[in-house]
Amino acid sequence: MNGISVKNLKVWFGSGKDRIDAVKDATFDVPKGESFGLVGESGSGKSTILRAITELAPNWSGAIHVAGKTLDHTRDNEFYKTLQMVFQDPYASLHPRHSVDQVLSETLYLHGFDNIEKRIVTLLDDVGLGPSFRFRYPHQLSGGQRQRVAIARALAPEPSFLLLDEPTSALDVSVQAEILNLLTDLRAEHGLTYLMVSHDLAVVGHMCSRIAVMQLGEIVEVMTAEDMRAMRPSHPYTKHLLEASIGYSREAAADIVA
Ligand SMILES: Nc1ncnc2c1ncn2[C@@H]1O[C@H](COP(=O)(O)OP(=O)(O)OP(=O)(O)O)[C@@H](O)[C@H]1O
Repeated sequence: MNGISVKNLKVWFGSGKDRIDAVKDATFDVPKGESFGLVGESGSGKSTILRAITELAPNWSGAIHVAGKTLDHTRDNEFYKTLQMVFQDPYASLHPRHSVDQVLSETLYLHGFDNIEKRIVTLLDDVGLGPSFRFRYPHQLSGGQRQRVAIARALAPEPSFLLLDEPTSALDVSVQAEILNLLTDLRAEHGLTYLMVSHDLAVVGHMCSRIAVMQLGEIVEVMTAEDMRAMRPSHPYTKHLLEASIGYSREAAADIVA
């Protein structure tokens, strides 16, 4: 399969009596071009799945395939040319003393691109930032602008896959919709495949066509966005999640993704 395929994934931290089994058994497929969501309560293992795919969480077993390749425990430049990750906190993910220009040119240089000047201007334009942002430092940017720079950095190697780890949850509500709309547009323009983690059902219901529901390290159900919006869960835990979010999600969905 040329998308992302995860089979019987187990991920753990620590060992012996301190071992935490963060992901106990996860299986799902994300065909190329799809936007697939992972939802569940805090600590259910959503981010850990993304971290295993990128080898940030190195203790895993099972099988992971990306773009037809079976992953082992090494990730080379070629892998990061295919797949990039956008993190939750744009304050933590950008080096405070690196200008936007440095951030983007280093990534482009690392991936062997030429025409770096031209590409930086194009990348900034892609994420809705004008050329005047090029020589700014993170402290001179708002949260939303920082996340746009982080997205530009992720797009720099021209990947096919983006792993999005709660990409808007650290941002003001007023900015969340802008970033979600930007991500939607970028997926269409660049033919990207998304694997997106969120605890916000309104956000994944809007952004993703299918959603895996996680509880205590396991996927209890994979549902379509249509079934999620129509409140048609098959698993009791999903029902609980949907009911818990109902008051919130009606208003939030209107606010965030309008
Ligand atoms: N580096 C780590 N060392 C030890 N335990 C960890 C580490 N990272 C995550 N965990 C544990 O693994 C479990 C799953 O965490 P994970 O961050 O994947 O959950 P999550 O569903 O993404 O939650 P959240 O939405 O709060 O980020 C939790 O029990 C967490 O405490």
